[in-house]
Amino acid sequence: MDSKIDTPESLEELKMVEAIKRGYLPTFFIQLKNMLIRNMTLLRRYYVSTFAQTILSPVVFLVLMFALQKAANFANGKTINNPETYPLGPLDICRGVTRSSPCINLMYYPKNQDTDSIMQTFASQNLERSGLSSSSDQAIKFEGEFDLQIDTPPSKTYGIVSAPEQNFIYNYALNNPNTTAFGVTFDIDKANDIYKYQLWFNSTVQRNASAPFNIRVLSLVRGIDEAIISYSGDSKAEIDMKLKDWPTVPPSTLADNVITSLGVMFLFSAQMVIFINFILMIVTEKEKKLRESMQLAGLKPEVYWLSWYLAYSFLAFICVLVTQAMGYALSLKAFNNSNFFVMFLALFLFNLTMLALGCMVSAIVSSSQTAVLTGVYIFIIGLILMGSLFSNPNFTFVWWDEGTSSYLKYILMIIPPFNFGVIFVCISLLSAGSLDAITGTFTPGPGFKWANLYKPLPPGFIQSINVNGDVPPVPSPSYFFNVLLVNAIAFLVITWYMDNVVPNHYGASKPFYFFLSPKYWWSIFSSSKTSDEFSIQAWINNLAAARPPFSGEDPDVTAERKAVLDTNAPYAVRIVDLNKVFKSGVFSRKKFTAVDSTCLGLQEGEILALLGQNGAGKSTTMNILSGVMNKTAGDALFYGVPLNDQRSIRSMLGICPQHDILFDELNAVEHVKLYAGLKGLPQTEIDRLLDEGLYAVRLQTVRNRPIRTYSGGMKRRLSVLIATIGNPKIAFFDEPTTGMDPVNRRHVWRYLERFKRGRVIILTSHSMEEADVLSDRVAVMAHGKIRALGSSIRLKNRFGVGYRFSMIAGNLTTPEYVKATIAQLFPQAELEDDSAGALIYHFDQEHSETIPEFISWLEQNQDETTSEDTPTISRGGSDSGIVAHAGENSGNKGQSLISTWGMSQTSLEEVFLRLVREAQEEQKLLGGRKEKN
Ligand SMILES: Nc1ncnc2c1ncn2[C@@H]1O[C@H](COP(=O)(O)OP(=O)(O)OP(=O)(O)O)[C@@H](O)[C@H]1O
Repeated sequence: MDSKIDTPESLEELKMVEAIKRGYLPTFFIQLKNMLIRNMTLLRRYYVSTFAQTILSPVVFLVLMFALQKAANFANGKTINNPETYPLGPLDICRGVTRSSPCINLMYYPKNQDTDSIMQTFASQNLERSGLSSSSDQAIKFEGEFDLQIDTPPSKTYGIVSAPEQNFIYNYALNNPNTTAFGVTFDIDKANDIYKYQLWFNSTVQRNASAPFNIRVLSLVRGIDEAIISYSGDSKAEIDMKLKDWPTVPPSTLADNVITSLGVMFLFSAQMVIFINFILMIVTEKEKKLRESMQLAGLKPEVYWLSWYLAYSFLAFICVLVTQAMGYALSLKAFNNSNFFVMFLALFLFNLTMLALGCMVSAIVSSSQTAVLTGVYIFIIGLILMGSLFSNPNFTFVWWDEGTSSYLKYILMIIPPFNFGVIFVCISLLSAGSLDAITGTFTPGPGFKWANLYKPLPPGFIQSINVNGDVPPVPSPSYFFNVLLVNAIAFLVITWYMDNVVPNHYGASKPFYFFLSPKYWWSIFSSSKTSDEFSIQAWINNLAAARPPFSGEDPDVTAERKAVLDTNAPYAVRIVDLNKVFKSGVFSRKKFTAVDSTCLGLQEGEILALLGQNGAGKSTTMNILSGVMNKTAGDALFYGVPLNDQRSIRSMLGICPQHDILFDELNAVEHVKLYAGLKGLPQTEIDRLLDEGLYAVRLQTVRNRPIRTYSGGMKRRLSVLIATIGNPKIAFFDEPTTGMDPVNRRHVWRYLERFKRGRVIILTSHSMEEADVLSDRVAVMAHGKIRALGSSIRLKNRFGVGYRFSMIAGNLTTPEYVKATIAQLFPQAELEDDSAGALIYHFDQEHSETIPEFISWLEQNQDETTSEDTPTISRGGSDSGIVAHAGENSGNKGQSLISTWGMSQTSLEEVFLRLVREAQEEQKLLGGRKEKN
């Protein structure tokens, strides 16, 4: 090390160093504990929203689902007191999937002489009953042979055709849904005059029908019975008939048909409320710069993410338990027939994956409005997927068939709602059971249990829907559990990456290849602030900084520029040639220099006040030094630690930003505890802060009130206190007393005066009085450059307009006489004003040697009778530097020309106005602001 004061060893007496010296893991866990306390406190404070997410949303969605189920059951089972009367008419021509698509009216089996004859008879009797001519396209004709394969949909409308084998009718109807109206299978014992048949019908499609399907079935039964009787010629022929619906897949046999088809949407919606709120919460903290503020206090980003993730996982945990409780309470099969823990795992895993997706979205998006929109988009996409793919469980497996491109499968598997949809279909199918379409027997599902988790779904559930009769390669439910897990891990990794490369509020970010740099990993896990090999000389040499002074630069500023490059200067903070150039817009090539080659050296125990007009570059300088904004050029060294070693620097910084960054729902005590916790302070120090700190900034009486109830000045005082937590060696206060009343402002000044010992403080202010009272040195900035630097007295001496004397003529004389006398004795005195009864004289800075003589003259000529208790007169406003005042009897009386008098030096405000005026004139001469193409 080149210089003693630049070394971090000078920090060692501070407790902060102990905190900094803790290893990665202890710091990690201390911060995590404090963040979890904060998050849970916030969730408790936002109790309405927390209740809505965890309890209300599963209750509402499940009750809604249950109500729909009940409504469907009611609609299906309602009493109709005056049913319509329908005649038993002929068999209407069938309709396919659409009004004009082809279909098959009736398929029969077996094909033999008996059945052919019966069907022919039926056709002719039906034609008669319908009153149509045989040439009509509405007539149902007997056609005999059926020429299509099992998987070929009808290309024209068929009348009455025979099926080639027993299962053909069933499989054809299944492979070509809603194309076959009826089927008949005969079992005829002609010798004994016994005619048995089974009639297949489609109970679900009643499109364009002239009567309800049961009336049509009855008409058809009547028609077939009549045909049999005609054919047998024996009215005593024994006819036995069975009715059978077309094959349907298992879910349609369940009572919970609404739940099976739409349940996934309700369960999904119940969990999504948490997801949207999660994104909103994190992005709002980003937008309000609350996260930045905690990170400035040393919070590790990974702790930040983990703390929110854990807090919301807890909410998700409750939400899933409430969902399950509701499922059991409403006796839903999906829950009753599942293992509690498997079901819990499925729902909880989905929630964890959605929260990981939420992290990813929050890392990319930076406004809360966009966050809500993105959340809603994801919700809608999820719902559409659920509606289109899962409203009929069969579609899921059709989708998974060999025909589906594997790219599509992989794309869909990136979307967690899709994976959840597949799992839910497994749940509903496994818990629902299956119906054998041929035998009509219902087999209860094995349930959604551990044992079934790793097996592909039993063939009975899916076999029949494959066109080729193969079992589609549907993976086991556990496969989709794993996919959800992989989703979650991938989202979290992307979160970490995006969090580093997406620019923060101030446009600072890491390069896209940051993770390849060993420095990045070193900075995370290393607890030492700087390596022993670090040399200030090398650091200075590396900076292409040693820029020559600007032409016309103030000599004090130039001297500072040289001093910071001197390694022997005892500086705790060195700022060398700091620059910030903003681009005017994304597509503009115009540039704007906000901070122009700032050089400053600050010693321990020093307060530097940075003064400047609005837009002079003060906050930008502070933001760069705080590490929230990237510099364009130059660097700064804080106790031997360069600016880019942010993790180390933050542990020695205290920052009071220009705008209060506080949690509306937390109170002052919680803020102090949070920030002290993040800095790793011991409990005794936290207690001391709560007592003495809150008292010092006069917040002890409102310490338990939420911040939203604070006035602007109260918030400001809390921000000042927070900046001093953890004994930071360097503190930045950006307009610390804005909005404070004069009494509280003085309390804060006193607090800062005490605080400055052994530290470096930079403050910006628009109050000249504040700068005058608090600072050891003042730097006046204009248009990004430091125009003047030095103690307030020095600035007044160098840039001030001199001294002012105010006096009132004595009772025995006239102002004219006094004026004439002064003009004669002190020609350097310039009469400024005599309009208000008082005479105001002004001495230029260069005539300051005349001042003592003038003061003696005033004292000698003061009126004895009026001088006692006469108030002094001073000019220059509240922040004027009064260097002497009179009004007392000097005892050496002359002509009693003056009744009373006062004197004031130039105020800092006047110095400031002069420097700003000069800077503006210079800018005008240069032809405008430093904008270059
Ligand atoms: N992110 C940004 N992009 C572009 N220009 C910026 C950005 N931030 C600040 N500036 C510009 O840089 C200049 C300096 O701004 P800065 O906030 O540092 O001024 P200031 O001296 O702190 O002013 P005030 O007293 O009003 O706080 C201003 O002209 C401002 O418009």
